[in-house]
Amino acid sequence: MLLVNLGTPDAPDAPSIRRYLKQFLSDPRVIEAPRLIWWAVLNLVILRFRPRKLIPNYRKIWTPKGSPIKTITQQQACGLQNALGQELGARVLVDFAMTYGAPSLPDKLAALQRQGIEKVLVLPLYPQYSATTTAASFDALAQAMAKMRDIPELRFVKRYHNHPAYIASLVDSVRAHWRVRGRQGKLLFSFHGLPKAYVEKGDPYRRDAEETALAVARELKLDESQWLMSFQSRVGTAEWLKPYTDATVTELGANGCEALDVICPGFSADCLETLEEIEEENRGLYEQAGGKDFHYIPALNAEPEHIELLQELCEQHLRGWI
Ligand SMILES: C=CC1=C(C)c2cc3[nH]c(cc4nc(cc5[nH]c(cc1n2)c(C)c5CCC(=O)O)C(CCC(=O)O)=C4C)c(C)c3C=C
Ligand SMILES: [Fe+2]
Repeated sequence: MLLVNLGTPDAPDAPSIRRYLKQFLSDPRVIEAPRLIWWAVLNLVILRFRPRKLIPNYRKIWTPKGSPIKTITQQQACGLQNALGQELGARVLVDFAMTYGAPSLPDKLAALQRQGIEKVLVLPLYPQYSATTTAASFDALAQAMAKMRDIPELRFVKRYHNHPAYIASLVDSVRAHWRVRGRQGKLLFSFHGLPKAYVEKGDPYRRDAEETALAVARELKLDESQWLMSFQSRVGTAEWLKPYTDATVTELGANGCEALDVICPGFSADCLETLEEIEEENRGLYEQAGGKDFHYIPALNAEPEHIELLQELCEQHLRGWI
């Protein structure tokens, strides 16, 4: 079983960030602009300036073991391997790979093959399906297999945005957070954004995100005044899904909402976009606008509840196969 997440630079320095961004932002699933124009913008503008701009952000979140998204994904793989127990664990090897950067899908598929593994269940750790993430990981997988003579048998999980165990673990993480840190006035669900045009052309991501937020709000018995959703991490000048998270927290802070809980259900592991953008940037915007208590509820990460969810997904998708 291969857990797949987005990827991250190898180090918080300009060459590593540049290498990572080049691979990520060259993917036509992520950027749909005409290739030639985009090549020029990417190489002549973005890769010249953005890596340096991102160094301090990555330095802030970097740990002695490396980038959080990578270490957490590794812990999820270890946790799942242990949770599978003796019977299933003896027959299923759990590992992880990244769509961009290391450890790469081609390297991991080759390693699995050397171990004689013939069947691979791929679980992209994106609860909500998007062509920019889920399908991009499928493409990376297909490209890796295009170079293999003897390919494995495959199963691929498309989404789990409304899986009862996923909703339950989000609900429990909110309740656990409330028990320890107290309950704030409102709960904001912030999802990674997408260019609006992608959704208009048929990417079902927004609907997936809405279904997740609604299911969690219902389970928590929140009325409409107690929760809202928004989209973060906009890049470039095109219109992205609205409302934007930065504008939303600013407005809430300015309009007398003094205390806010924020959860990012689309991120299965904490990363730059949660630890830096939400915890630091958006907290700052909220406080500047007049808000006081801003509480970020961590991602499910390698929490036992999350491992249980991964185990359920694994068992469900292995049925009839081994
Ligand atoms: C420019 C287009 C982008 C689209 C479309 C996009 C969709 C998307 N991304 C995630 C998850 C993550 N994105 C992360 C970082 C990140 N994302 C983009 C751009 C797009 N993402 C960029 C340029 C970056 C790098 C940082 C930056 O330049 O601001 C990360 C964090 C990686 C890390 O190192 O910690 C994650 C995770 C989703 C789920 C998604 C669509 C649904
Ligand atoms: Fe992103």
